[in-house]
Amino acid sequence: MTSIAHLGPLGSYSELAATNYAHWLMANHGAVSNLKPYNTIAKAIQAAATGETDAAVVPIENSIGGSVRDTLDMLWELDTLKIQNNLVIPIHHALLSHATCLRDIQTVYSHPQALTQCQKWLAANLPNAVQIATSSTTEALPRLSNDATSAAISPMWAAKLYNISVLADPINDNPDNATRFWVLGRNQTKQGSHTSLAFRLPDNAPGALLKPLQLFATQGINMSRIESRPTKLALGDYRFFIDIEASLDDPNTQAALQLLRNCTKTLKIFGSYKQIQVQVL
Ligand SMILES: O=C(O)C(=O)C[C@]1(C(=O)O)C=C[C@@H](O)C=C1
Repeated sequence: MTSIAHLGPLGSYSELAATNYAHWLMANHGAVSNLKPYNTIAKAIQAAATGETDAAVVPIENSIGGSVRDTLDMLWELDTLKIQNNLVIPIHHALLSHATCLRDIQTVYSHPQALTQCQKWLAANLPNAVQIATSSTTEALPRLSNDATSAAISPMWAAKLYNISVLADPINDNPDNATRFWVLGRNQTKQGSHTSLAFRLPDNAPGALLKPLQLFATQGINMSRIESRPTKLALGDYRFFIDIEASLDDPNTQAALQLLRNCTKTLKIFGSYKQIQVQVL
């Protein structure tokens, strides 16, 4: 039995991503899984790192809201976890409430990423409602049962699970809204279509970032993402997270990483992985 940690509670997008991974494990390895919800992304990642679960399925990036900072920060801090797989989930938010019309809504709850993904809709339709951040898109739903002045931005399927009505759907600002998830686990991963890594630069000097970026170009390796995060040690001190379209077991990638070691201070390699096709929606 493979245990999979994810951000809960019941009905979250992370649960859907974990369900898709469980289906993939069954179809490709004949493995049965059980899903374990946690109330933060950090706790789900910690569970996989300590061995409490075999894996964690966590959001990494959204097409509107950008990177999920908790995931990047935890991955840097924990040396035990590697990226096993990648999957992209289409995100279509609904507004769930016990109110009968939009006019009655004074408060809107949701995960900060979901609030960001619906900013334009909220400004146009609920300009005076107070927006309150929750730990996930489904966390506030049980609390709405006695409240006909509040609503939550949640997945459509959560309406049935929590016995609540759909007031508006879809409400995301972009119809192509999608979130990328990583499956994190303790197995070393050296083969795949993409490799992710992060580094700190040795000094804050002209061209310090140019050297690592240039060497990928020189080696003919395409970069598909770059993101900076503060180290939290000093203002202006950053870690750079990079995805490349190359496999770790390719000698060309190994040569590039050897050169990268020479022009970075700390280099962390999070593994190579491939895309899992989403089947359950
Ligand atoms: O709150 C949820 O349902 C989650 O699974 C988290 C999360 C995220 O952190 O990005 C996942 C997908 C959506 O982008 C909104 C929220």
